[in-house]
Amino acid sequence: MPKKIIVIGANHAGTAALNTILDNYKDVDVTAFDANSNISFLGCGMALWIGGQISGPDGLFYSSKEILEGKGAKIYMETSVNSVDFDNKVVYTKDAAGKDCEYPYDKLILATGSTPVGPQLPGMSLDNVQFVKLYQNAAEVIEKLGDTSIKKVAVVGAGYIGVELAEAFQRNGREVTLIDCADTCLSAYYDDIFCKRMEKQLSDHGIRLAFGEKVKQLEGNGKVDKVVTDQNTYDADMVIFCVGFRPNTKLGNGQLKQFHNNGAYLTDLMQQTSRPDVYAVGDCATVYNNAIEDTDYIALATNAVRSGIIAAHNACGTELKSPGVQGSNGISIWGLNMVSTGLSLERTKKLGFDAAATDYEDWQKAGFMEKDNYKVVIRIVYDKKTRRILGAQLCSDYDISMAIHLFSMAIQEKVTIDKLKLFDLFFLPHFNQPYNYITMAALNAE
Ligand SMILES: Cc1cc2nc3c(=O)[nH]c(=O)nc-3n(C[C@H](O)[C@H](O)[C@H](O)COP(=O)(O)OP(=O)(O)OC[C@H]3O[C@@H](n4cnc5c(N)ncnc54)[C@H](O)[C@@H]3O)c2cc1C
Ligand SMILES: NC(=O)c1ccc[n+]([C@@H]2O[C@H](COP(=O)([O-])OP(=O)(O)OC[C@H]3O[C@@H](n4cnc5c(N)ncnc54)[C@H](O)[C@@H]3O)[C@@H](O)[C@H]2O)c1
Repeated sequence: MPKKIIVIGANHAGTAALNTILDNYKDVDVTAFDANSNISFLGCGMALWIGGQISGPDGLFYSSKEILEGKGAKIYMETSVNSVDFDNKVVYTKDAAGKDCEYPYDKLILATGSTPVGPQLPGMSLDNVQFVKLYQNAAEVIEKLGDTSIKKVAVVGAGYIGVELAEAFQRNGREVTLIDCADTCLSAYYDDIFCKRMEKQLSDHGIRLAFGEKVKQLEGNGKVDKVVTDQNTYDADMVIFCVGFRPNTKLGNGQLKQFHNNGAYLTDLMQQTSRPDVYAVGDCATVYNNAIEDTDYIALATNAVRSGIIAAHNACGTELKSPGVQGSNGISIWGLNMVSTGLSLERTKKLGFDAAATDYEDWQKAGFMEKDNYKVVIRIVYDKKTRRILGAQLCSDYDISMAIHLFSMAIQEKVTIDKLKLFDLFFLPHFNQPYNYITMAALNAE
């Protein structure tokens, strides 16, 4: 059992590691440092808060320095780790008062997360150009929205954060333009038939869509007032950038092996980095993606929590391997629910798979169920040769979210599309149909 474990970063991944150590292992001296002043802010609540769907941010935190210290950890907030001596196993910190300290460790867990990507464009330093990641970012945007002269908001990036925020600002009474260099929204997660449904949902609710346009510069006099793209100019009193995350790897650059795509710490199934006593978890680390059967980078709170648990057990001497991930995800915009896992057909093409898709559309419940019955669209993506299921997407006004877990497990366990054809799915008219759309999509696969 290691004597001293240090965790750097105490948000979702770090907190999961800390809780796992504190709940399962006695007599471990565990210390965490976080540069921020709060722990465990659920960024997913930011859009709900801006859009007035929840009354405030209080419920968006599930841990704190006090809770973790109550369980026996030492937590240093507003304390940055500036460097790590990996050979001599020492971390060097600076606290809010500027005091430098050093702490030795036996095992180190890096949970330093990610930072929003900030394109280098003219005008980025104008007022009301915002990034959204921390609680403080959300609080600042909400405070600024108290200024009623902010009427028009441009959201750049129509991925998960951008689409959720477009809804939120529109609910907040603002005119919203949603800009993406891709030809549609959510293109990293869904195929075009699904993206088009989300596009319609957004434009039906008054969002102006500017897809296939590259932002060239921002204009304004002190405050931003225009977004200039390669095709148009849009008035905007606030501009939000959400064009993806970049892993925070300053501490290990050149010291630990890194992913060729974006520099995330390369980890094995035990979340161990290229140094034996150093683990990396959450948004700063790679995951093993079962759909591509290879290393990948997928920044999600769910991966942060699972990888934190895995690293903590391994650091404490209990071997635990990750089963890998599928990147399962979901979104709900004005009641249009979409979920996906694994690969879209479009992504299989880019990756060189010889894949096919089987689609089906039907009512959720038996036809005679006259109330609360909704259409569902499903697509299952599979490898034509091996028949292995590679991905799935579902879309409905009904809450179909639980169905995606079946496909996540199918990808993890390398289930073929043929095995799904006669898979036992129950029927009750209150819930579904005897000819279930999952069965029907599988049966229709070529
Ligand atoms: C608006 C928004 C909505 C989201 N919605 C969802 C969702 O619905 N579902 C989902 O699965 N994911 C969602 N995510 C993604 C999810 O929030 C991230 O994947 C998650 O935060 C990753 O957790 P983490 O602990 O690895 O990293 P982070 O949250 O980035 O935390 C890293 C921590 O490390 C600290 N740190 C960094 N460097 C140092 C240092 N040198 N010294 C000390 N401390 C340091 C930072 O202060 C920070 O607290 C959303 C993200 C955003 C921004
Ligand atoms: N519901 C959820 O699960 C959820 C919600 C929010 C965030 N997240 C996760 O948080 C992470 C960050 O989210 P995100 O929305 O920032 O990233 P994202 O990868 O989901 O979307 C980024 C979008 O920005 C676009 N883009 C990239 N560069 C651009 C540029 N220069 N100009 C215009 N558009 C550009 C891309 O085409 C893409 O559509 C992701 O990993 C995401 O999965 C998940």
